[in-house]
Amino acid sequence: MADIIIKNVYVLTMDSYELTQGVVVIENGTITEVAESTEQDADQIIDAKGSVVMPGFVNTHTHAAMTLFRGYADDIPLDEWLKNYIWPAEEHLTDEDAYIGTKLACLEMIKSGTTSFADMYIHMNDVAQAVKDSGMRAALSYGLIDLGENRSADVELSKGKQFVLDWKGEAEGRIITMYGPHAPYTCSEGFLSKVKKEANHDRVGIHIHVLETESELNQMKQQYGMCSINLLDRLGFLGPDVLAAHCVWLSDDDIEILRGRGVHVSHNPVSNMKLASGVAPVPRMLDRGVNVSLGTDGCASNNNNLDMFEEMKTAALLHKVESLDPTVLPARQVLEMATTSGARALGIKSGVLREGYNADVIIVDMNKPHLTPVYDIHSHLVYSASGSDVSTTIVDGRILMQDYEVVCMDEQDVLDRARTAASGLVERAKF
Ligand SMILES: C[C@H]1O[C@@H](n2cnc3c(O)ncnc32)[C@H](O)[C@@H]1O
Ligand SMILES: [Zn+2]
Repeated sequence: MADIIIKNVYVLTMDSYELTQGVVVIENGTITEVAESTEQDADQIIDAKGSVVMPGFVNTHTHAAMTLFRGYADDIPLDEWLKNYIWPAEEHLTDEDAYIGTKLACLEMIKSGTTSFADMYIHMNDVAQAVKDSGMRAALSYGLIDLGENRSADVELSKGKQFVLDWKGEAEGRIITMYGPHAPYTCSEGFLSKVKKEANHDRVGIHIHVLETESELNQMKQQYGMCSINLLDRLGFLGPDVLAAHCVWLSDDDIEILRGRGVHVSHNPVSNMKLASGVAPVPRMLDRGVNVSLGTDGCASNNNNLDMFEEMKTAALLHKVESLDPTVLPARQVLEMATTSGARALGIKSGVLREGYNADVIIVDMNKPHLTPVYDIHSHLVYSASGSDVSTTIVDGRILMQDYEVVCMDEQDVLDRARTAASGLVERAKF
């Protein structure tokens, strides 16, 4: 007896371009059958007539608890945004704030079809607890900084390590841990080398911001006589264990280094546009064979949300207008970035509907005016759909939302607690 059968549904496996009518069978957190029909029975049958079942989205770069800063400091360049607004406000964040901010993020992600995410933040025990409680899958890292913050490198590193070891494989394996050195401009070269050594030792990955702005590029050139990619490569830092967020200010040589080292890149187009950081050379990276996935960044540097549909649409449109070429980043390729490439970046067996893979699955309700008629499902998912079209979200074989009803947490309670946390934050931080 299976746990769940999703039937009467159009299946987009992401293994092929085809959309076929069929069933998806789930047992013990795993997809056990994807077929036209099944002989099996299940504890729960989901009749998803007229809908599409597909892999859930993998958001490969965010700072989930920043939901509490949604709309707090908009329309400001990154340096000023971080130094004058975000970092001072984060000083006032409590453990409870981080918990409820992350819970709010999980709620938002579950409702808009994201099943896994990569997070780098502070108060990580509370972030991890919120992930555990929500039922989502996540790759979590404590954001390490050793410069300009009066925090000692050793204390920082031991906090990062403690988190890596305490939470590795927790929540029935839904939590992956990583080291999270914030960026080459906030971490010294000696510190970056130590982090790499610990990550190798603990057999975990590394999540880092790289070349997000021109100001980082200039600072690196001034300080080291080379860009961040060259510096990281000289340190032996780059490899397939590295998830590099942004990578906007890359030269062709940098792209070749990323490809050669097997680094995974998280493209965050909305954040890059909102903070006016620039346009990452995504088509060139993809052409050279770099694995490029998609992330929202924290929702305060996004369109103030965590909706991966918006991220897909923005990526597709941005690179067309940038290159003046409408054939660049076609819908199917963008969907792959948001699903299979993201799963590859996090090293998880998700991102496709395939036997033996994690049952991280969403159902998109196509019975909507803006999704009618359908000629090409990829086109609709990228250009027409939005997070509010997701009716059902399943992670690790557990239903977190069914028929638009969130069943893994008390939605109203999360909203109320988030509002209370934000009021307390405003009181303490005086913003
Ligand atoms: C983990 C720290 O990273 C900070 N942060 C959030 N968004 C960005 C960004 O786009 N670039 C660099 N740093 C960022 C966050 O506030 C935490 O302090
Ligand atoms: Zn970020």
